[in-house]
Amino acid sequence: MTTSAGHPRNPGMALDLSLIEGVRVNRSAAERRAAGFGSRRSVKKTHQAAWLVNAIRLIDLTTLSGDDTAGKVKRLCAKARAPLARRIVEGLGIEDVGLKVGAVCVYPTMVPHAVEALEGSGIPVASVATGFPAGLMPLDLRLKEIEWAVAQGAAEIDIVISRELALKGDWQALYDEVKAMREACGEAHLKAILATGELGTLTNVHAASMVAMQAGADFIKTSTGKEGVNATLPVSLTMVRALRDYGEATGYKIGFKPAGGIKAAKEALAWQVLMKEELGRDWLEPDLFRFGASSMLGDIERQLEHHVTGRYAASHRHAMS
Ligand SMILES: O=C[C@H](O)COP(=O)(O)O
Repeated sequence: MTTSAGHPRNPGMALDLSLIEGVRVNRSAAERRAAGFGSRRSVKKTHQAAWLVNAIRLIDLTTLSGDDTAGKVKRLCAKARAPLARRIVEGLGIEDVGLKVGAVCVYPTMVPHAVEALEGSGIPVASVATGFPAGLMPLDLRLKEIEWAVAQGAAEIDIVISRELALKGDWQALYDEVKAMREACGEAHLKAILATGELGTLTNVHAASMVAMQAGADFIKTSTGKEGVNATLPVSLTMVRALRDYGEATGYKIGFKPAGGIKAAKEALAWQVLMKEELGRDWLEPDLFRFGASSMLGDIERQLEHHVTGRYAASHRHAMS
């Protein structure tokens, strides 16, 4: 079994605590290194538009609100198929590219609406599941929720880990849960949300990342978007290093998804620089990298319009901004 770009899918492995114990992550060192990604001029001005267009391909365009409706999801899906206004596409000269987002991410009951609205587009539907966002629900119900979302047509499942197990350092129990979730996913890809803002230390973030990958996660994802602190660059650096350690130990390439609170086009650039520098160009493709974001596309569209016309349009001209 392979990913869309032909990388073999992570089968997981037996829990190996030697890849976890003894690893200590120093927060101030991670913060110092992460500070460079947002500030350095790694992306030349002339290349910025190309990087922003690439960021669009990497977005899991998301709506996860209590007031989601079929109509709102359908509008989001229309945006997923045609993420930029026609005048901007023409201005950039990318009419032939068939630009679309990486996926549309919704709550389980919204999956059928998204599947219908995206038919024929090749855009996968991702569903959150397992009692998102807190995950405080009996395991059998969490597994059933995965199965239900897959049966509705979700091709990707964003699960949440039990924070309690990570906080207690009960890695065996966490491994067993995520492995059962991966089995419930079947062919659908599993993204494991660590909710890093609730894990206390970066050492815990590294350990939880490693356990999720050993249990067979296809992606590791920072946050639900509902924690007090969501995606940050130091946390991402820690997860990306775990991902590299796992790759070195097993040969498998795992995807990474920062999510929650990522709103600005310049953040899209910072994260892409981090991925390229830490892991290489393969992680600038949608099968190994996604941004979980509900509102970043609006700012990217604004910046690209400025690139094309030299002017900023009023934000109300950009749907979903
Ligand atoms: O998984 C995606 C997040 O829920 C999106 O968070 P956001 O609304 O802060 O962009």
